[in-house]
Amino acid sequence: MSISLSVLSWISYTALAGGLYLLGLVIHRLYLSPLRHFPGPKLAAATQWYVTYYEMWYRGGGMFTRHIKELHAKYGPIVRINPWELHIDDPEFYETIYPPSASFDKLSVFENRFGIPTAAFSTAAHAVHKKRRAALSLFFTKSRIQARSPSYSSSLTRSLAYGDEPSFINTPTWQTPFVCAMDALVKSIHLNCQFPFMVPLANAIPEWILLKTPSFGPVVQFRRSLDERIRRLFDPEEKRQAAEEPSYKNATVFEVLLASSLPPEELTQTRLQHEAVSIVGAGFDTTREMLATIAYHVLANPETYRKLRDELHTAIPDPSQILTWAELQQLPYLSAWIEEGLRIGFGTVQRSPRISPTPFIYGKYTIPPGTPISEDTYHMHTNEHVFPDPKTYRPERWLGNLRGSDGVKQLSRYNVAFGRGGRMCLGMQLAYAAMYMMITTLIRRFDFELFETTCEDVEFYYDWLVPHAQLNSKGVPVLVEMAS
Ligand code: HEM
Repeated sequence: MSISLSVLSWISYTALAGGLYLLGLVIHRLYLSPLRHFPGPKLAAATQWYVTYYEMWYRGGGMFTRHIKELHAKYGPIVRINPWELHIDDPEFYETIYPPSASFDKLSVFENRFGIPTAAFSTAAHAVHKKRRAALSLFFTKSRIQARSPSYSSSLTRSLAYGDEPSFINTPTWQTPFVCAMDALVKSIHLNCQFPFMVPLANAIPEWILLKTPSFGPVVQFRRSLDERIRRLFDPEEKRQAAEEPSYKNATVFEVLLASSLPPEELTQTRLQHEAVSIVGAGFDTTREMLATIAYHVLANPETYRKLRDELHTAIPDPSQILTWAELQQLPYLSAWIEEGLRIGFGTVQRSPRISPTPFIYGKYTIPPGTPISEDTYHMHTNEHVFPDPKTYRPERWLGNLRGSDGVKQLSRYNVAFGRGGRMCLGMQLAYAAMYMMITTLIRRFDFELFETTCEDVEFYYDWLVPHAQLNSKGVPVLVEMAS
């Protein structure tokens, strides 16, 4: 009797202590935190579960970015979106948060979004990111990308990264293990961010069990294939052959990294694997979704489609002789068409907070050093003052030397699909090259007509870093025939 009583009292005291701690925490966040004066819902200021609800449960999750827009409509251009973080909706402030060179960190809870914490893309600490990015950027020089022209295709990123060619087109429904792995990775990002212990927990589960699960199986398979390739790179004979290679023009990302000045602890099997997954992941879903969005909007606007076909038919009389990427960039309507596609397709929509070691001043507010602060592409590209009627696909916005809402900056400064600053997309030139070459080749060689597709099949609904349409979207089915 006395034992069960003391157990009961112990449980009561623990519950009481826990309750008091939580109460103290909430009081601190609401009334004592340096962010207490910033506008926003009290619930968001009190608990991170506010974000978790929108990212994990509300309408199936991935809804927080769209919810932030509602918060701005209610509270103004600066909002406290959780106990620690601020979000801004002001196009003129974007380059202050994402300046060309500044020692800003990224958010450390985002490091495990894709389970690849040591990739440059994931690295939170500025100093570490800087050296990892410098090594990686050798892989993305414009000359290397142009040297691979004209073989731009959806598989280019992967072949550049690993030196092999996957055969998406020969696979029914195009669902190769690689595509399944990428889909599984993007769908796990909110779980990994909201519950950062999930990745180490999953890593602790034996691989033979993970392989049997629909979510982790394709990812494990994909990583195994990478590991095999990396293991071969450490083979003394392969190393010797790589050293004899006169230039790194055709080298994969692994060889480029191994030839860089990074110290040995940065060139481990795990680091190489993380870097490779990040490059393929960063380049695959973004470009795929972007091309689908552009395709829909063009075909849904017959007048736009006709103008583009006219321009391409005049510039390329023989469809078997597609121009080079450099030549295509001179075509004004095609270029405007791609810029508008990048604007309306966003590229990525999830916020990517920066943490400054010094305070920011925004209007009457002083943002304390160390506060994560962000402004995302979704808010930038749908700003009515910069892009009137933002839901309408209108390439003409980009024709002529147009200015932004301040009347000074070029309109292109507000197109932030590739981000800005010291962590801007490293694959931007590659993505542009792929878009120019693929769109031109398809439109010049074939005629397309939408088949039972509506705007909802491409419109941003879920934020899985990259914008995704509703789950019942069929993609963009089209009827195709050879160009007349
Ligand atoms: C339309 C296509 C693409 C879009 C819209 C896009 C967009 C972005 C954005 C917004 C970032 C910055 C993320 C952040 O601040 O957290 C980024 C980073 C990055 N992207 Fe892309 N990307 C595209 C294609 C590619 C391709 C094709 C590759 C490579 C094959 C690539 C490789 C990278 C890498 C390595 C980073 C990390 C850079 C760093 O952290 O220093 N991206 N991308």
